[in-house]
Amino acid sequence: MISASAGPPLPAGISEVRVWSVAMRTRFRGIDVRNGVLVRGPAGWGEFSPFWDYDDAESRRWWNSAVESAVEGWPAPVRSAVPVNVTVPAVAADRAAAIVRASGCAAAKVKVAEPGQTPADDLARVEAVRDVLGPAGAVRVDANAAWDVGTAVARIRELDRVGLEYVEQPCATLEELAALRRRIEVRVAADEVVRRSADPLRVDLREACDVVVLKVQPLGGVRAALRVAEAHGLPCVVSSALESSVGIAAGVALAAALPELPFACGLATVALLTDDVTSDPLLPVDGVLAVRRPDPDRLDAVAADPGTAARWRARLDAVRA
Ligand SMILES: O=C(O)CCC(=O)c1ccccc1C(=O)O
Ligand SMILES: [Mg+2]
Repeated sequence: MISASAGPPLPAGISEVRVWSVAMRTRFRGIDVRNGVLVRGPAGWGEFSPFWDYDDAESRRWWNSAVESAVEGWPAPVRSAVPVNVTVPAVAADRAAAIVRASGCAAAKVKVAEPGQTPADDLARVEAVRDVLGPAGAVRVDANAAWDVGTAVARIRELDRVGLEYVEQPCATLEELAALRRRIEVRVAADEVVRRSADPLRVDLREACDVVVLKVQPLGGVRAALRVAEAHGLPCVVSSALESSVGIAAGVALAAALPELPFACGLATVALLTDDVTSDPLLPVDGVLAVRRPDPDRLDAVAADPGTAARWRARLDAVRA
C-alpha cells in the first residue's frame, strides 16, 4: 500500500512502502534501536535505512541502493555462499566469548576503542575471542577512527599479541592511515574514509590501506559498490550497515558478485538484532551465509510505531526531493 506522500512520485513499480523497527541486543555504535523502510518492486524488496546521523544528501545513495534492489535487481552471483565474521560489540570478555561460540563463525570482528572502555578491556575481549577461535581463526578489530597515529601504533602492537588479520579504520584520515601503515605490520582496512567520502570512486587509497570495506547502502547499491571495488583494485570485504535480512541480502549479492573474495565478510549482523522482518533470517550456518533473498513475512510484527513511521516517511520525501 502506497501511503499519501508529500514527496515526488515513487519510481515506477514500487507497490509497497513499509517501516520496521526492532531493538538491538546490545548497544552498538550508540544505537539501541534499528529501524528503516522496506520498499517492494518488480525485482523484490529493497531497504532504505540510513543511520540518523546521515543527512539527506548523504542518504541519497542509500535510497539509490533500495531502488536498485526493488526495481532492477542485482548482477549474477559467481559463488553460492559467503563466509562471514561474527561481529563482537564492545562487551565484557566473557560475553564476547559466548557470542563467538554461539555464532559458529571461524572469523570474528571485535569492536575496540569504544568510549568509556580502557585498552585493558579491549585486550581482554580480543584475547577471549582468540581463545574461542583457536589459532586457525581470524581475528580482526574495528576502531571506528578513534585513534591518533601514535595511539594506534601502541594499541595495535598490543592487540596483535593474539595475531590480527587486519585493523579496520584505526584513524580518521587518509594521511593518518598512510602514516600508521608505514609503522605497523598488521594490514589496514578502510571503512569510513571510503563510505563517507564525497566520491568513493576517487578517494586515493594507495598508501592508506590493504583492504577496502564495502557497504552497499552507503555506496549507492550493488553495482555502485562493484565499481568502487574495481576502481581501487584492492581486496574487498563486504560489511553491513546493521540492516534487516532484506538489506543484508543486498550485501550478500555484492559479496557473491565480486570477482575475488579473499576474506570473510561482516554480514552476520542480524544476530545483533532482537527480531527481524522475516521468519527466515539471513544468519550464518557453519560460518557462511547462503546467497538468497529472504521474504519479509513479519512486517506486521515489526511495524514501527506511528511516530517513527512518520519520521521515516518524511525522510524518504526529503531524500527524494
Ligand atoms: O563489519 C561487521 O562485522 C559488521 C558491521 C559493522 O561493524 C558496522 C555496522 C554499522 C555501522 C558501522 C559498522 C562498522 O563497520 O564500523
Ligand atoms: Mg567499520
